[in-house]
Amino acid sequence: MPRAIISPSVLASDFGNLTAECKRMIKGGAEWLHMDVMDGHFVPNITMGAPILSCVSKGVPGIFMDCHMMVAEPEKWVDDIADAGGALYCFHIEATNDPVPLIKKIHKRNMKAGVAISPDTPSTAITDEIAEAADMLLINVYFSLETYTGRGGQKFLDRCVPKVAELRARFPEKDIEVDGGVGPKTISVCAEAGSNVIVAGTAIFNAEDPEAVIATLKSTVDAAQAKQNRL
Ligand SMILES: O=C(CO)[C@@H](O)[C@H](O)COP(=O)(O)O
Repeated sequence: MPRAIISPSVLASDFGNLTAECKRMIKGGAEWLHMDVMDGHFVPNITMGAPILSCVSKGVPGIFMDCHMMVAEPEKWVDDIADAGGALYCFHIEATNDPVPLIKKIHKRNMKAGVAISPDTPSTAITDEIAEAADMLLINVYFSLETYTGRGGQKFLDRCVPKVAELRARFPEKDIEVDGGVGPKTISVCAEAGSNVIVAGTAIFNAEDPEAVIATLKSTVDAAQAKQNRL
């Protein structure tokens, strides 16, 4: 199974000091930073786009920007995000009719490609063909287009966890990311279901000791994987 990676969601950061906030997370043990790009169309909220990501990548050399594109036209932003220094471009399957050509376009710009599903989308929407072309699969475990509106600090949805298990059973070697309401209280079920890339916003940024939270999330995934390997 692929190794544990923690990707703090900057949605919970102090946006006025985004570069410093990213550095703080890397110092605390985060390997990736989850950049929540929202366009006000796919979700009602608006956050940031390529100009801000570009400043962050210049200010934090070597940063791995895990860009979660909550946008209505994911085809439109590939070049801008690549030019801004994005390392992974994760689009929503609900926002495109042509996921495989889009994955190829992302790869052509030397970014990893991720495919995300919202809570009301079944995991089977990620067909074998799509998953095999992609590098990472993202399961939003709280956010829904209708009600949760792309905001941080929402309630974790247990009902999404079986989707993680279903995808892990089909794709043992793929990075599988969970996002939304994940923290020390909810990580165990995600890790046991097979996710290895963990996004957490409020649980890390609002913690008194973010480093300890990052370490807890990582060690929980490591322990779940070790248990799996013993079975
Ligand atoms: O994609 C999103 C928001 O839509 C997430 O990345 C959240 O920002 C995660 O925040 P927490 O629920 O962990 O606070």
